[in-house]
Amino acid sequence: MPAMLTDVFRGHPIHLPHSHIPDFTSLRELPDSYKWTPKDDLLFSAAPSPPATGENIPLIDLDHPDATNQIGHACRTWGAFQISDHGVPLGLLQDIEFLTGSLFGLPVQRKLKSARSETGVSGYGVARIASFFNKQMWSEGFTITGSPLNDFRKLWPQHHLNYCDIVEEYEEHMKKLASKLMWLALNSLGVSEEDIEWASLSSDLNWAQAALQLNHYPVCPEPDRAMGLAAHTDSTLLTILYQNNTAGLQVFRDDLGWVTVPPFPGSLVVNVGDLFHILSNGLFKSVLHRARVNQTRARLSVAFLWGPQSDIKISPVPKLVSPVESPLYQSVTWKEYLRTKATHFNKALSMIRNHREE
Ligand SMILES: C=C1C[C@]23C[C@H]1CC[C@H]2[C@@]12CCC[C@@](C)(C(=O)O1)[C@H]2[C@@H]3C(=O)O
Ligand SMILES: O=C(O)CCC(=O)C(=O)O
Ligand SMILES: [Fe+2]
Repeated sequence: MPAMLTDVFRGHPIHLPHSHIPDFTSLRELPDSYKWTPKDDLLFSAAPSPPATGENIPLIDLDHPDATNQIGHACRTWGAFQISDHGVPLGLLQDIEFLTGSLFGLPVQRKLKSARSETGVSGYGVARIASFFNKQMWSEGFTITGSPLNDFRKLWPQHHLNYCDIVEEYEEHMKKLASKLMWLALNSLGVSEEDIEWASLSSDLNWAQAALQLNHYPVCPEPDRAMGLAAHTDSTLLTILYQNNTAGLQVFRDDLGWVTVPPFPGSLVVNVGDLFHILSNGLFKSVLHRARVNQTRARLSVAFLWGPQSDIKISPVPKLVSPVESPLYQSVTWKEYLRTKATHFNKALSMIRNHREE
């Protein structure tokens, strides 16, 4: 049995304020502990992109003959893009959205029955990155790794099996899509399956694993001062994100500031994660992103966080490393990287970077 994500944080408890999860619906005013300022997050008030530029992450039709180049370009410039014609049935997207809405609509006491433990990965709680900030985020989350059966039974004593089926089917589609996207992006760099040993060993995708993160951003009385999910990069190879019809996701570009990713019905957002940045020897950008909230509509999102089995060493593809220089990053497993991230958060990437002599 390969090591799974379930035990990544076992020796690494994170103290998260689960018990302080408020009943958001009853709050008419934003409590001080939820009011963010630039002191709490350097980029909190970074300039938003001037709407006039119209610059946004590309929307790519996966059936388009030029999709490979478009994906490669998006990974290099933005580290993110949206996809349409991805082959995931619309009904399944509606089902996972319904499940997510139904989960977060349960009474707080019921949700807390499946609360994530300090050393665990799965279950209900605030986002793991909460421990790095002094202020609270205006959101609640539910993380799934492996089978959700035990947690779902506590949440929905009657209907848990139906909900488990939806999750299983969703993950099945997502893992095929994620691997397809990874190869399209790598092909754009001239890298093919023979170039990556661990990926070519098995064609059945057994080298990969994933976590599913359900997010809920309730209606917020003072959205301009609140933060839904603070700025972070994902520790994944790729993340595929479904958002309901409410805007809130923003991606950061040094030259543009925060750019809001508009929701297009039926489309999916793809983010380059830190491991893909490492694998591509820095050519693909792992995108800094966050979620803002609003005063009128609750927002839901479902993130499929995809990476390799925990014991696979990820290192820059030799083909992408210049013969006269060393690779940009040391090799790491997903597990090691998640632990580095759990201690050093946004500094994790720079900690495993090889420093070249100038
Ligand atoms: C497999 C993963 C990836 C995790 C940790 C673990 C389970 C939950 C994921 C998230 C989901 C929400 C954002 C994030 C930043 C967080 O706080 O928890 C993610 C994190 C990461 O990408 O680092
Ligand atoms: O809700 C969103 O749009 C972002 C979610 C996210 O970044 C995550 O779950 O990692
Ligand atoms: Fe994320």
